[in-house]
Amino acid sequence: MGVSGSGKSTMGALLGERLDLPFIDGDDLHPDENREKMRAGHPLDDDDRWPWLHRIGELIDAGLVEGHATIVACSALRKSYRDLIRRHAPEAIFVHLRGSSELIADRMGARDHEYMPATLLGSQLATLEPLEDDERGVVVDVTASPDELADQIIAALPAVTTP
Ligand SMILES: Nc1ncnc2c1ncn2[C@@H]1O[C@H](COP(=O)(O)OP(=O)(O)OP(=O)(O)O)[C@@H](O)[C@H]1O
Ligand SMILES: O=C(O)[C@H](O)[C@@H](O)[C@H](O)[C@H](O)CO
Repeated sequence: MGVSGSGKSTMGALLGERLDLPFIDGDDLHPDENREKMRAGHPLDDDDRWPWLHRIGELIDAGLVEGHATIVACSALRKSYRDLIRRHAPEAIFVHLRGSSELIADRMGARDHEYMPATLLGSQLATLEPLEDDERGVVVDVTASPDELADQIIAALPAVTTP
């Protein structure tokens, strides 16, 4: 989880490799209307996001039925969005990729994205609700390199998964 540009796609792919688990990028699951809205510079609202979050939950469910966890890149900005995902997967662990707005804006400015403009970072940050104490999760600071972050996240997982 985390705002646009925080490194979800980068870290999701890397964690998938490191943990030998399938990786699903939520970016790829947005319907065309959502992509066009963001491309035009408008933030999504809750009604745009619910069907997308349901789809993500269904894919996590499908993996659990097959007997495996799935790594998912999904902004999951509000607690209510994470609640919806937890309705599908109560043991979901959220890894919040946290960084300053300056650092993330720099990274967004330096990359090409199919539809997400850097101008939407402000609304992403305004929408973000950090993990609360009762949410199973890990918070990392994205100033570290992807490999260092993967080490930190994997090291933190046993503490999060142990009841
Ligand atoms: N830990 C890191 N250190 C340095 N650069 C990083 C790190 N993580 C990601 N990046 C770079 O920052 C940019 C944004 O990363 P990425 O696209 O993975 O973010 P994202 O959260 O998936 O964004 P979006 O939600 O908009 O798709 C990319 O150019 C990526 O290579
Ligand atoms: O919930 C949202 O506002 C969206 O998921 C965005 O976060 C983008 O999809 C993503 O960050 C860009 O790829």
